[in-house]
Amino acid sequence: MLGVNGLTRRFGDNLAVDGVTFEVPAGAMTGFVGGNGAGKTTTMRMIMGVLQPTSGTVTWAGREITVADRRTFGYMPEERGLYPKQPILDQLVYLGRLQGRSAAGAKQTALDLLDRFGLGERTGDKLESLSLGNQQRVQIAAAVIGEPEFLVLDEPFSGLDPAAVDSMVDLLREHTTRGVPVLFSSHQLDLVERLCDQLVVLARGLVVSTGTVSELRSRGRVLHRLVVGGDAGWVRALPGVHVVDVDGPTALLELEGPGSTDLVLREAMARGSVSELARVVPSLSDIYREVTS
Ligand SMILES: Nc1ncnc2c1ncn2[C@@H]1O[C@H](COP(=O)(O)OP(=O)(O)OP(=O)(O)O)[C@@H](O)[C@H]1O
Repeated sequence: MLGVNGLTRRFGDNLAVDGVTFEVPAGAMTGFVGGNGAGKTTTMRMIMGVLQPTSGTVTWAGREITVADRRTFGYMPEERGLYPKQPILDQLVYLGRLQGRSAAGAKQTALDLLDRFGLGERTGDKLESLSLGNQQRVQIAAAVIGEPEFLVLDEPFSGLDPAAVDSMVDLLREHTTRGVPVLFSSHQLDLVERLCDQLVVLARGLVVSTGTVSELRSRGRVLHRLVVGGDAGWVRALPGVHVVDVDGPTALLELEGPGSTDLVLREAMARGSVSELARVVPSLSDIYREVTS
C-alpha cells in the first residue's frame, strides 16, 4: 500500500498541492480526478520522487519510501518519455533491462504487449511514425514492462479509441488482481466510474472527497424526479419539498423524508396522471460537480 501524507508543494506564491493525504491500497484501482491545475500531476511527480515536496511524506508498505522502492514502480508521466526516433521494441527492452529484467524476459514481455495492443507488426518502427493513439499504447507498455509493484499513470486513457481503452483496462485489471496498487488520473469520468475501486477528488490542491463511487453517492444529496401529465409547477407550494428544477411536466426535487414522498405522490395523482416518481442515481459527473463546486 502507498500512503501520501500531508504532501504540500509551493511554486513561489502558488500553493499547488496543499496537505494532500490519501492511500492507494494493494490491489485497488484508484482514480485521481480534479479540474485543470488541481494538482494531480504535481502530486504524482512527488510520489515518484521527480519533484521534491515542500512538506509531507510518501510511504510504501508502511514506512518512508526509498529510491529502491521507486525503482520497482511503473510510471507514465504527463510529458510521456520515450524517444521519438527509436524503434519501439528496442526502447521497451531497454526500459525493462533498466528495471532489472533479463534481456530475454524483457523482450518476450515487450513482444507480448505489442502484440496484444495490435502493434505486433510494427515492433521495428520508430515511435514517431505511429499514430498518437498507438504511441500512447507504447507508453503504457513502457510503464508495465518492468513488472511493477505499483503503477502511477498520468492520463493514460487520453487519446485512446474505445477498443484500446478496453485492452488497457484489461491490462490494468490484471495488475490489480495480482495485488499491484494502481493510481491513475483522468478527466474521463465515465471511464473512472467504470474502472476504479476508489476515487480521490482534488480541487485547488486540496482533497475534497475520497471513497468508492457508491460512498461518494451516499454522501451527496438525494434527488427525485417527478414526471406528471401536465405542468409540475404546483409542486413548489408543497411543504417539505425543495424544488431544484421544474421544466414543464418534469420536476427535480429534494424531499425531506418519506412523508414528503407520499405527499408529492398523493398530490400528483389527485391532479392527473403520474408517469414517474423515482430516485435519481447521480452520475460521477454530477457528484464531481457537487464536491468540487
Ligand atoms: N514546474 C512548475 N512550475 C510552476 N508552477 C507549476 C509547475 N508545475 C505545476 N505548476 C502549477 O501547479 C498547479 C497544479 O498543476 P498540475 O499540473 O499539478 O495540475 P493537474 O491537476 O495535473 O492539471 P491538468 O488536469 O490540467 O493536467 C497549477 O497551478 C500549475 O500551474
